[in-house]
Amino acid sequence: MNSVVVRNVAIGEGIPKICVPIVGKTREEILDAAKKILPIGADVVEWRVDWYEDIFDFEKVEETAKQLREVLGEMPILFTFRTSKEGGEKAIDTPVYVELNQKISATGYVDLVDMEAFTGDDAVKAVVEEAHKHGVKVVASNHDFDKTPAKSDIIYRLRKMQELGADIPKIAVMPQNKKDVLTLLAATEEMVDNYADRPIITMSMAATGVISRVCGEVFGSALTFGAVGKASAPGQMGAGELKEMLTTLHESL
Ligand SMILES: O=C1C[C@@](O)(C(=O)O)C[C@@H](O)[C@@H]1O
Repeated sequence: MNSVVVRNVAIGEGIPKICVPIVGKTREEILDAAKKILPIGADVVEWRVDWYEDIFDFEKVEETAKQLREVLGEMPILFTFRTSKEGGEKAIDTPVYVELNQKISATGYVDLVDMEAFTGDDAVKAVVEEAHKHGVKVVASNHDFDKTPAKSDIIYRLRKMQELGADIPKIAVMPQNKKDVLTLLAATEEMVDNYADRPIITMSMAATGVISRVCGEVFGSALTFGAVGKASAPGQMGAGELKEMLTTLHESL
């Protein structure tokens, strides 16, 4: 299994990495949130730009990214526009979405970009190609906020992301019962055991799925999302508590 190294953080090695989302609407809120994340000891920050009021004005996006980089120093930044189709705050036309991810990759302020895997193969490949030109890693993602697909379908989606050239395939699904959580975990284990040659990220959302956010080291999910302040998805626990749990578990493995 190859790990993905971003600014000295090796995703895919040892304890799952903790990523804290920022869901501020204004530049001030975004930078404030970043300052609050710093003391927690998280590994990665996700800037959920679909929440940002000026997201369609690239000059402002670039300036905010620059200031965010200044606040966060060496902490890796994942740039994510989560579309309304997959549970995010705003809709975006595909060409604009592709261009946004390509342009931010070229700035040098972010380390990873999130690209929804089922946007269309050409769109995903275009983002992967441009990101890689600038040394930026791509997290391909897929979200199902209603249900948990069959195990074979989850594996199919993760393999497809890998084939499209994503550095880290990721899937978040909603459980309707406890068996669905087991399905997600079984898919994770099977993907890592049989198909993955790179780190993957999986989670089962909401309260029923919360166990999936702490057991990544056992079943094979390389990163987990924890909140500082406002959560970006149902089921995220506090990043500080998450860190303690992951550390305790790690020491017993
Ligand atoms: O894809 C994900 C995972 C997530 O949806 C979660 O369930 O923790 C949170 C999002 O911010 C992130 O982009």
